Amino acid sequence: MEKTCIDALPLTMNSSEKQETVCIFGTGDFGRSLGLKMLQCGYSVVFGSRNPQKTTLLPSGAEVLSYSEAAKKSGIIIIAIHREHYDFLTELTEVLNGKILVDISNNLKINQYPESNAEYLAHLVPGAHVVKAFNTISAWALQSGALDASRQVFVCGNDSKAKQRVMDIVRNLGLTPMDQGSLMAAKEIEKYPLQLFPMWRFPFYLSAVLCVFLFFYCVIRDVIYPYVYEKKDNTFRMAISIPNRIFPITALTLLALVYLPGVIAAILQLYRGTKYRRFPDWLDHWMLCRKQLGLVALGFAFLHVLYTLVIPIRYYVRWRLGNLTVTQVNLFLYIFFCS
Ligand SMILES: NC(=O)C1=CN([C@@H]2O[C@H](COP(=O)(O)OP(=O)(O)OC[C@H]3O[C@@H](n4cnc5c(N)ncnc54)[C@H](OP(=O)(O)O)[C@@H]3O)[C@@H](O)[C@H]2O)C=CC1
Ligand SMILES: [Cu+2]
Repeated sequence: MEKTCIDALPLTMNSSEKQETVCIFGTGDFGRSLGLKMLQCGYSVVFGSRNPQKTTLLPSGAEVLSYSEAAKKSGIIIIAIHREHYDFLTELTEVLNGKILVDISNNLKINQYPESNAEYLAHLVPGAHVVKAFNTISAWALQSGALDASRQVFVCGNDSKAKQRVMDIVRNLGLTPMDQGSLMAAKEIEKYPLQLFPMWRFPFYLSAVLCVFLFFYCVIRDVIYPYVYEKKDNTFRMAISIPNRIFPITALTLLALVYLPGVIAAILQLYRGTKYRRFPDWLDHWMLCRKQLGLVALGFAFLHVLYTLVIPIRYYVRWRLGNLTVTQVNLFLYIFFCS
């Protein structure tokens, strides 16, 4: 049976073909979005819910039953529930025995729990075949069709038949399954959605340290030194001209750090005589956050442009103000002496 749904349009199914029924536990955001997508792709969908009567906003065409009733309808159950609420599944172990449970859950933090959510689920329902999938796809993207950049669905599980069936569903939804191996890979897969932010951390800390260091260096050179040796007060420079010196230096340093790891990696590969070996972790991480480093560098370059444009305006205003005071003094003297 080969059917693919790239667009959000139902494909006409061969009437002799029996629609595969998929069960979804949980009628939240994700459950609803995935259910709608599956209906559009020709599956029949049964939802499991705590209050089958009260649920609203469900895609039309889907059936809603209690959790245990819904589980009986299908061999594949997608668990669209947060991990914290999994414990009630232990009461359903009998119904869930031998079924494929798809864990799609994510956590809020990396290493929030000692074991991955999928392994936890497998532990709660030992008789079921747990497969991890869909966790990197957002409910919003499923609905809006904004999946172009992220059609990849990472799948892992211990039972290869179960995994194949889930991968078939993924394919039929117009997404690309990526087999990641056994359920042990779930821990890694659950990290993906959380990994956007850590890539920014290093560039931010680095640029903060650079800025602070350069600021003190410039203050010592341009303010404290002239004050001590020439008794000149240069403190006004701390507002604009010193920052405007720091920004381009930081931007150029960060830009250099964008290109440096590539060079180091190339040297390392030449030295090792192969490109098929893993880089050390620090280099790996450094290579991965090049984009973020580059964007922060761009930010600093932009600030430099802004400040550079501001300086002539400031001089002009000061000149205008100076002129104004001179005219006022003249006027005052004129009035004073002529009266
Ligand atoms: N939203 C997203 O974009 C994505 C979500 N996910 C994952 O999908 C799962 C569900 O997320 P989402 O749909 O956003 O969450 P919601 O809070 O919108 O929905 C969770 C559903 O879980 C069911 N549920 C069962 N038991 C309980 C309980 N004790 N307390 C509260 N709810 C319960 C409820 O359904 P009912 O009332 O019918 O029983 C509820 O609607 C999560 O594990 C999340 O990590 C993964 C990728 C993306
Ligand atoms: Cu410049």
